[in-house]
Amino acid sequence: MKILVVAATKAELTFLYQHFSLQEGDFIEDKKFDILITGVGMVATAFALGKHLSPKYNLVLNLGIAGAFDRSIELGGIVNITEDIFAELGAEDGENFLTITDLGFGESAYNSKNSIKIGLPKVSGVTVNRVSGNERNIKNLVKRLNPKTESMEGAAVLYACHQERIDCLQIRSISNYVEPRNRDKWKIGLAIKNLNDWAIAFLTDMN
Ligand SMILES: O=C(O)c1cccc(C(=O)CC[C@H]2O[C@@H](n3cnc4c(=O)[nH]cnc43)[C@H](O)[C@@H]2O)c1
Repeated sequence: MKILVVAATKAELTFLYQHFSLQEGDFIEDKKFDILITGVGMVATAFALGKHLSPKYNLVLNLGIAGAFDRSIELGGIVNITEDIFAELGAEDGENFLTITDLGFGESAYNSKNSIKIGLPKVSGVTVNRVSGNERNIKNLVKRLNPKTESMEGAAVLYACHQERIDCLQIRSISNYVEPRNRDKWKIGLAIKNLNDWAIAFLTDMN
């Protein structure tokens, strides 16, 4: 099985690079898996996947950190995001929001498709261009979509895999709660360590 590991930043895969003694670079081809570092956000992710995603891959593994709306998920906890929604794709209509589906232009929600048994909590997430940090916007997002997590790339990866009919998995570790911005409370180091421990075990088992 050939896996494409996709992450926004190299920092999120620090220990994976070390463990597998990988060369530096944003696209690394190894024997059993390749790594693609896309840059942060949906546009950079779509562009990078447009260049590198191909039918030679049996699975795309999207790894990264994420914010959590749900306080029952602990910081550093790892989740399997099986549904991801382009939260801002659509039109404002006064106080209402019309999704791209409401507008008749397609889908805003995508699911990860695979047949791999993953012993992690399955959650639904949203993907945004700007990290939510405003109380009113957060309440609206929760009321409208009831997401458990938020990232800046997830839905773009699921979309690309859906378009190319390639299996995918989105695994993220929670670095922060979605709340008015307080960077001091983010546990990025813990989230990256736990994410990498999980990914190293997964990639070792798969090979
Ligand atoms: O400051 C650092 O040391 C550092 C190291 C690695 C990565 C980062 C990032 O900020 C990565 C940005 C990445 O994080 C995702 N993310 C995390 N929390 C949220 C959130 O609450 N809402 C949306 N996205 C979030 C996102 O996918 C970015 O790609 C910093």
